[in-house]
Amino acid sequence: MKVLKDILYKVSLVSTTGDMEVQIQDIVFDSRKVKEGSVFVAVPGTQVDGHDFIDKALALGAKAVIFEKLPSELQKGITYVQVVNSAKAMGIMAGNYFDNPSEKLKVVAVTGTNGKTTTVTLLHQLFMRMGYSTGLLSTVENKINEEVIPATHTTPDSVSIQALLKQMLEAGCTHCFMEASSHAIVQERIAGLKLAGAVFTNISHDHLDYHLTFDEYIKAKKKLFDELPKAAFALVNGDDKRGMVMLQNCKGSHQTFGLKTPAEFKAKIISNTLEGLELDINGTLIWFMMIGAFNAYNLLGVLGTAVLLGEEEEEVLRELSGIKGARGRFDRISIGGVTAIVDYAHTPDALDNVLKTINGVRTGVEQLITIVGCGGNRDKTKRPIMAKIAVQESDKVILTSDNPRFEDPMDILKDMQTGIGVSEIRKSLTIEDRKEAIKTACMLSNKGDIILIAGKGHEDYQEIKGVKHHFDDAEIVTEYLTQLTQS
Ligand SMILES: CC(=O)N[C@H]1[C@@H](OP(=O)(O)OP(=O)(O)OC[C@H]2O[C@@H](n3ccc(=O)[nH]c3=O)[C@H](O)[C@@H]2O)O[C@H](CO)[C@@H](O)[C@@H]1O[C@H](C)C(=O)N[C@@H](C)C(=O)N[C@H](CCC(=O)O)C(=O)O
Ligand SMILES: Nc1ncnc2c1ncn2[C@@H]1O[C@H](COP(=O)(O)OP(=O)(O)OP(=O)(O)O)[C@@H](O)[C@H]1O
Ligand SMILES: N[C@H](CCC[C@H](N)C(=O)O)C(=O)O
Ligand SMILES: [Mg+2]
Repeated sequence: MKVLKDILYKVSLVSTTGDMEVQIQDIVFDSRKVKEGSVFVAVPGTQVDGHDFIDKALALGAKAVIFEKLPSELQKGITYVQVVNSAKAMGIMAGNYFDNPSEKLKVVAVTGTNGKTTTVTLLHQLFMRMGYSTGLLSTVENKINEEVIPATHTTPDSVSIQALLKQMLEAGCTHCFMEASSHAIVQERIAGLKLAGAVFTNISHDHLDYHLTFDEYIKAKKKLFDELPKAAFALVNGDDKRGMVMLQNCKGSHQTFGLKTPAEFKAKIISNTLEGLELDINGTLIWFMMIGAFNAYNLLGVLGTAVLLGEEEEEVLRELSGIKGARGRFDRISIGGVTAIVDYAHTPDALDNVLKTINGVRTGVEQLITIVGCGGNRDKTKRPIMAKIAVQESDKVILTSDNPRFEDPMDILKDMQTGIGVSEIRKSLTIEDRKEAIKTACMLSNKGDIILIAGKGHEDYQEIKGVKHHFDDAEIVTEYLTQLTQS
């Protein structure tokens, strides 16, 4: 329990009415979760406006309300606090409520279209191996040391972030590595966090449904760097033309990594096979278990972060060499001579990278069969582009359903089909049922062939009309390939 006035420390206030000494039980932004003694924060959303639920929150026992637009009627005995930006105010309040754990931890936020989960997972594993108690906030899972706390978002809401950081601190953690999605940056989920550093992996086509233009998407990522304190480091991919844009108004120390342009952290790829990567880093040859040139970038981001946090480069490279990365990223399953690769590529750039990696190491005699779909209620413009990349880079493509959410899967598939030219149409099949699509790919495959199952990676569900049904690409392909070897 905390006094309202204390949790409002550092929040930009417009006006206040009522008792600022009122005791607060918790901070809630969903009226349905309000309890006696909560402070309700009214946040304008994409679907509805939290201001419309102030009465509901008060009926359930909220003692104070934080808002941007003054309600038409004020109730007696309630404290009303008007702020400029309620989402931002909530982040700062959550920090104060949980005694600002980020001031006592080294928190590093990683942003970029692709590679966030891979980077933070490698960092978590690396720091654990180097003997630190470490926290992780990622798409796949949140972790306090090795304890797993299921993740619902890539970046949780601000109250959950601060609560998790507090638990990390109580468990003795010294570091936390977290993903900062563009949605989270815009929605101020990371407001109130003191960051030791921020990392930019890359930016390419995604989420235009939410940000509307590519410029707005870039601006969202840049906001993380614009708001970084002077003492923090900003580490960006110098080979991505938007890397320098991130640094334009950044007060933190400017650092870059890259394979092509001069950078503080640089490497040369010596070999790139399905077994791993061999890199030349400052004249030392090191072997990594990560596959694909794009992972050389992720490894450099990790190396740079660790060194900027004060670790010895030599020890970092030694430990990093033995780490596998995140679940569902280039996971290889070999049964009966067929290799299936389960990968979370759900953007055009990621799909292109993964397919080019496979094409770069295959002999060309075998078939490459790609199974791919696109999520519903997400950026529609990436659908034809992903289908086009898939047919260009594969021998056969099966278009199938991903997470249709509230859309008709056939509508999504029709959008994808528009990206396939007449000359390539013979290479593609459309099978809406993802299980059937995987089964068909297995039946079409011969010894030596490669099946790429893209888009869902670690996900163990398929989301249809608000319900998550158990679905695991790796589990299904294993089942069918095993059946085929036994028949
Ligand atoms: C589009 C989006 O990002 N939406 C997020 C946003 O919700 P919203 O703005 O749509 O909220 P809303 O439903 O309009 O409601 C507005 C406000 O009214 C409140 N409300 C609503 C109803 C009610 O009865 N009472 C009430 O008080 C809500 O709690 C909310 O505060 O804020 C919510 C609380 O933090 C998030 O849970 C929600 O994530 C939704 C579920 C989601 O699917 N988000 C995805 C797109 C997302 O965030 N993805 C990124 C990763 C993307 C990537 O890089 O790949 C992530 O970080 O996970
Ligand atoms: N540095 C990179 N550049 C381009 N593609 C990458 C990179 N790292 C990973 N990928 C590809 O992108 C996919 C997603 O990787 P990862 O989960 O690390 O990204 P993410 O940024 O966390 O994604 P999300 O936005 O869903 O959280 C991988 O499965 C791989 O296909
Ligand atoms: N974080 C991403 C995940 C996409 C994964 C893909 N399987 C899909 O459902 O579109 C998003 O919410 O857009
Ligand atoms: Mg992620």
